[in-house]
Amino acid sequence: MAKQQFKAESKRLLDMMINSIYTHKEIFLRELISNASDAIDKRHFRSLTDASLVPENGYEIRLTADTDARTLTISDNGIGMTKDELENNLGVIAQSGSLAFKKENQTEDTDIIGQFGVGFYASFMVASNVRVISKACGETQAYVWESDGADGYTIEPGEKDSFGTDIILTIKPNQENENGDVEEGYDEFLETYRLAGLVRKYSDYIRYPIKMLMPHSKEKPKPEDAPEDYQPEYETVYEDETLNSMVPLWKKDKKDITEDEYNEFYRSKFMDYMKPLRVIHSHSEGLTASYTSMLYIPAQAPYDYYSKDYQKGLQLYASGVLIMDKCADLLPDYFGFVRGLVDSSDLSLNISREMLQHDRQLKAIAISLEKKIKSELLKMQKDDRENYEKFWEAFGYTIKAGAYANYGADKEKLRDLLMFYSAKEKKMISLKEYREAMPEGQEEIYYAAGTNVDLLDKLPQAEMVRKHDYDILYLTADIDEFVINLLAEQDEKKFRSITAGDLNLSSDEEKKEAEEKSTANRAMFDLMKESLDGKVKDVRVSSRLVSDPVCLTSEGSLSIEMERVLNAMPNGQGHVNAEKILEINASHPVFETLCKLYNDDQDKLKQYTELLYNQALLIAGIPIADPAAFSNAICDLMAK
Ligand SMILES: Nc1ncnc2c1ncn2[C@@H]1O[C@H](COP(=O)(O)OP(=O)(O)OP(=O)(O)O)[C@@H](O)[C@H]1O
Repeated sequence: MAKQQFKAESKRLLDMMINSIYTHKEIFLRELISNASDAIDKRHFRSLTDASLVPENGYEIRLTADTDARTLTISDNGIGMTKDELENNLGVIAQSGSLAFKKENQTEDTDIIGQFGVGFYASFMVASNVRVISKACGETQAYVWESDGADGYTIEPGEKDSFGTDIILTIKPNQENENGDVEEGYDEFLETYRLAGLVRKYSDYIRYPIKMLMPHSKEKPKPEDAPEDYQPEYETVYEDETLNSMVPLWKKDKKDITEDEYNEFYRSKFMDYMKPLRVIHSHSEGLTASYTSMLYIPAQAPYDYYSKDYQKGLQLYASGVLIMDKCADLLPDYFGFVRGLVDSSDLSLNISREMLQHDRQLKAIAISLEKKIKSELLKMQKDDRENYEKFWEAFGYTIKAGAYANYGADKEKLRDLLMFYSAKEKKMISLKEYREAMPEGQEEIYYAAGTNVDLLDKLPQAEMVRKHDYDILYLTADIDEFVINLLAEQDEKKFRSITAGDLNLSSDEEKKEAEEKSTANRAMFDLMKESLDGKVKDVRVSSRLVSDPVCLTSEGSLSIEMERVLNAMPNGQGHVNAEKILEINASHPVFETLCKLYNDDQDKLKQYTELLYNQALLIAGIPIADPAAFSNAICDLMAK
């Protein structure tokens, strides 16, 4: 049986095309300029074997907007189209002359963009009528293709002086609702500044000049007989301007790019007035896609960085044409602060060029970018500490959040980038640095968590650690202790909070003495515990206090600081309680007083216990439940 060809209702097909492929109608310009660039590429390719085809005044793409006639013309002096080509390329949807050209000529040398044979029809998103006047290279007769979209097209002989193509779009009128508000605006596509902006956005790196007459306001020359109170007069002058920068900076050789050029590009492209801390510019030949990337580490977080509005992502270019402004899949969340772009001519794009067809390519690129970013950050941490500290100040939280997210799935990737404040060095250090500086005999990595360094510096528990000349990491961000707990150890040494559990820093004798004293005074401690009414798990003699009278420590997996952080969360899961221990320094005179009161005045002992507990809370940086009562109790004591 003879095979039948599918028939398509071309009107419907065109309508579908126009309305469902693209999300932004402004991309019609990108598509037409890409076609013009392809056409010039083809002419250039042919001119290599036929010198007569080299245009006298060079190649160019020109935009002309006529607001009165409501037309926008995109002209090129490229290869042009014969009558047949107009018929085949513009009359058959999904026929790509460009793809055929690439296949026929098997050339790697061109950057031909077209492949699907649909881009041209994007014109109908903004135009009610499209006229294409084209004269193919080497031909004497020009032809005019014209269509209003749905009702088909006509082709007739026409007039054109030089080889190339003019695409004349009659821009649709603005669509208004009953109230006269603009619902669909089209006028903008006749405004020179808007058009120039679109060129810069999507087609900045098309390698031929895209020109347009741009209006400029100029002061008129002052007349000789100008009166004294002469006010300068202005007129609008049109000057020819090239709108695109043509050579993508990232395609230049690294050694030919100055620091200023990198920085200027960053500032203008990513709207940051501070110069970046680092530029990572590289070219990669991958199995799935070769690409060039130019990444920047900003010096400061954008104002919305820590809000839901911030969108991470890199610009994605295919052969110099912008495909996506913020391709989120190229960056993991924890490197979401990185700005920059990726350019590849190997990407398999989907038909609208708004997405890639295979995210396999994207994944491969993302993995290699992540490695690059990490290794560059580590380099910075090692060789350029000042800038790394700035980076850490701006984005350290993101890295810590990344290490904590998903139950620590990425913690090992990020471990070496982490920095915490060192009590000894009085600056931020990495975990590796702490570990390497550990003196012989130190068995654990000490840390203290709290709201600020000054407070932590004064923690009674720190004195014992300092006495041994051991460093302490001060964890001052809410997330810090959670991250440290997930990491659990660094090069086989466990993390140990100086306010939790047994620090193992006192000698066996000291420990024994503390235990004995605790046992001997068990009844007193039980009474104290009871009077605190469940607020502490135990009261005991401390083996970690040196000169201070009292402190709070914790047992179990939840520390006092974690309790504070979790309970302060707006969507916290109810109230959590750390298992607190009130530790008393038996060498402090207050201990004797307590023992005395236990025998003489147990009510007073209970009052003092409450006072000591509140003091311990204050030292730990935790607000007390009833500050007025606390203050009154102290005043009562003072008055006695
Ligand atoms: N300005 C032009 N000069 C010469 N030929 C052109 C021009 N514009 C379009 N063409 C021809 O028309 C064909 C169809 O264009 P169209 O934009 O629809 O698709 P494409 O560029 O091939 O592919 P894509 O949909 O990927 O953009 C092109 O392949 C090209 O052969």
